[in-house]
Amino acid sequence: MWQPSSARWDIPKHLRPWLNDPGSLTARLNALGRAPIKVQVLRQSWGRPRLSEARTLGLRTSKTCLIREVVLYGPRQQPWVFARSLFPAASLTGALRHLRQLDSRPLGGYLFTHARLGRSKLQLALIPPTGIIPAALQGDTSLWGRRSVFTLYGKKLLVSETFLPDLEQTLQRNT
Ligand SMILES: C=C(O[C@@H]1C=C(C(=O)O)C=C[C@H]1O)C(=O)O
Repeated sequence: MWQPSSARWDIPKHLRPWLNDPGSLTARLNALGRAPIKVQVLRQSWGRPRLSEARTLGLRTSKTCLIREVVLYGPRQQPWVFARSLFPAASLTGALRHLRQLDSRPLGGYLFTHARLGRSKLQLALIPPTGIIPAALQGDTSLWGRRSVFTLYGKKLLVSETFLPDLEQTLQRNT
């Protein structure tokens, strides 16, 4: 499912700059909505990574991670992004320990304050309505997503972001 962004994709023109932008999605959404996005935490609990996630993080699937699933909302409470982040236990130590209590603060608001933040190449996917994303958010269409591994103080975390229908329609209107 996940392919390098250089793969021969037929990415819709209005999504291409967004899917491939290595900067903070939070910052870009704040600018789009001309207001700070709202973060609703759907889940922040320990669990096992999916096989693809474990491979991307270089972990065995038996290694539990803190799994954070959130929805980012636009200024009129439009659901714009479903994000799933995995924090290996070994990453939630030292300077990153406080990420255990991120709550409704946007992860990017913290990550992108660090000049030494590392980010892997973005992988893209067209995610079918198979339950990976709550059906109430996805509907019955496949949605474009992106993911990458951030590295900070030598600690890794995997962040995947799926663009929900309202965001896609908003971007299409703006193109
Ligand atoms: C990584 C970023 O943080 C955003 C906020 C997230 C959260 O609060 O869990 C998760 C993914 C991103 O959409 C970013 O802004 O680029």
